[in-house]
Amino acid sequence: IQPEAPSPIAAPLRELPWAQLNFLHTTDIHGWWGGHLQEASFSADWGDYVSFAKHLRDKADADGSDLLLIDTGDRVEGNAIYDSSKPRGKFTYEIAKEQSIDLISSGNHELYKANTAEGEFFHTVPDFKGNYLASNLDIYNPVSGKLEPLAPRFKKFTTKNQGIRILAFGFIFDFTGNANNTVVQRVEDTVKEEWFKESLKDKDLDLIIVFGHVDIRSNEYKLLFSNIRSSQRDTPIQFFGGHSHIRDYKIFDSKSVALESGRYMETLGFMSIDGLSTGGTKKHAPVSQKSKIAFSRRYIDNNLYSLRHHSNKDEKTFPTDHGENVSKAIGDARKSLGLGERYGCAPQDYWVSRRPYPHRESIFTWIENQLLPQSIGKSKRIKNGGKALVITNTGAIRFDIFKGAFTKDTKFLISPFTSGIRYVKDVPYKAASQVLKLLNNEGPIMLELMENNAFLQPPEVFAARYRPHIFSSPDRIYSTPFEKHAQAPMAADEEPKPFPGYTTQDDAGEDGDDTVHERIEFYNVPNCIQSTVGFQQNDFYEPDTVDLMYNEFIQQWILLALEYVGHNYTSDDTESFAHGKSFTDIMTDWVEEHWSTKEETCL
Ligand SMILES: O=c1ccn([C@@H]2O[C@H](COP(=O)(O)O)[C@@H](O)[C@H]2O)c(=O)[nH]1
Repeated sequence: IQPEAPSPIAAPLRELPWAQLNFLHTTDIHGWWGGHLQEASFSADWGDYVSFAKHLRDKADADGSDLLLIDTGDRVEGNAIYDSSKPRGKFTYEIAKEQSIDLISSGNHELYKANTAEGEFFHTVPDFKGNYLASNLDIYNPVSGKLEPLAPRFKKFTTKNQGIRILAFGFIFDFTGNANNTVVQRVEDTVKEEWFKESLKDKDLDLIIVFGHVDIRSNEYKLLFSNIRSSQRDTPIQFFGGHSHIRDYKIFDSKSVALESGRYMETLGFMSIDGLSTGGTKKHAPVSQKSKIAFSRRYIDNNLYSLRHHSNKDEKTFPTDHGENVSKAIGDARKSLGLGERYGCAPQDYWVSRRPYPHRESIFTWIENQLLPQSIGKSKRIKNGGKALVITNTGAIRFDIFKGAFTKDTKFLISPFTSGIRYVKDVPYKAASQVLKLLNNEGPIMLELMENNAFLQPPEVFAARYRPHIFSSPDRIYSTPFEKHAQAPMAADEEPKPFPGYTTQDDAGEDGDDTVHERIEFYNVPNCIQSTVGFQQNDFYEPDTVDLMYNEFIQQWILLALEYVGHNYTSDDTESFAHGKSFTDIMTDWVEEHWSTKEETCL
């Protein structure tokens, strides 16, 4: 645990359903190696995970069962420890490789920028040699220039204790936003490849694992399931997914299920299978002689109260030397990056999806009404009487702002990306004013986004397209008051009481979370929001033209929307605002100017 992390809080827990074959699954870590330093529920760090996994491995060795660790990508971008280091990712690879991961793959964030993909090639792939799989991902070798698989396409192996013979594939969804040094092959094309069909002819298998950076309810996994099932009629198939940042579990058929394990080191997904055949040479008799296959899942809140409980350890016996060294390395990296540097004090909480939009506690309402108008309003063009519409995608904002200190750490949690703001000058207002609607409503742009597997909302919100039940209905506003500090320490004789946190509903019911929590509200947000800048309250007439400004990440969609309303602009018609200053820096400058750093407002 990091020295500044909040202490774990006692809570009612559900046990881990330990079985013949067990898994720990992480996904979408996005650089949160240090855990959450403002939330007790998720305050354990990567070093604690190293200790936890060691205890569970020992347990498996002691009772003759097996444990496998899986990570399904998006390890990078989203936390100062990755994004504020120079070069970006300087500490990430060294920290990640301290955990012994049995199956690992790439996410889309490893591929947005050419040098991040090269980081995989030069670091993560060799660090996890033999365990990194890339079933549908190629890279132009940075040394030879030749296109080649980033890592092996598949792998067959036998588990250590039970002798379970496993065939594993590591996929990424049909991502189209990658830099041009990688090639993602669509899943529908990959399943037609000879190597894939050939691998499925193997009759000496006890289990197939499909893991990857893929929403477990996506068409890609549907297709993989039907394809594999048609040649392996009876073999159990275990899927692990990611990308949508949520906890979820899907049942495909009586012998096939899928687990998705959240985001940002909040969740350690636990999965277990009983009743598998064991065709390999096994060192131990099967733990349980169940003839029927049985799957179980648990989503572990990543904090020391949970981790100590599930590993049957206490404060003294839980940390291993290895784990403590990893925690120290994370702490040293954080210190060297100066992440405690304070830019200001947030006067209140601002939420991504715990409040509806618009709302005075919505982070998007703050950006729309204060941050963008006040920052862009200072520009010469606006001061000289110009007007602008400024559009940004909600997915660019990654996390909530908590009342109190806004530090260098906070900056990158909220907005880790490097994109700046660009604009098209003097766009007819009639056209410019239709762009937001086109980006947000069902229609041609939405269809294009879908076809390109691109999205502009936060992934958790986008996940609702397959799971509408995750949204709170508007009339639930504040029916469960959220109090961040409601987790009062217990008296010695008291039973732990539930406090707000994950309350997951999945295909197996409502008992998946290891910690019994009260529900937190979750609201929809649009693809994009828009600020109007330079308009006066008493403006009577519409302007003829405005500057159409936008986060450069969404340029292709802005230009497409303009084309749809009859105005063809190309990227040559666009200019960068403030010499390409990133949105992240624009936000930080605003915070420095408007939110006092005085100690008393930071309590
Ligand atoms: O440079 C970027 C990269 C991505 N986004 C937005 O992030 C989400 C996707 O996040 P995942 O973690 O891959 O699920 C999506 O809304 C992108 O539009 C961005 O704004 N800038």
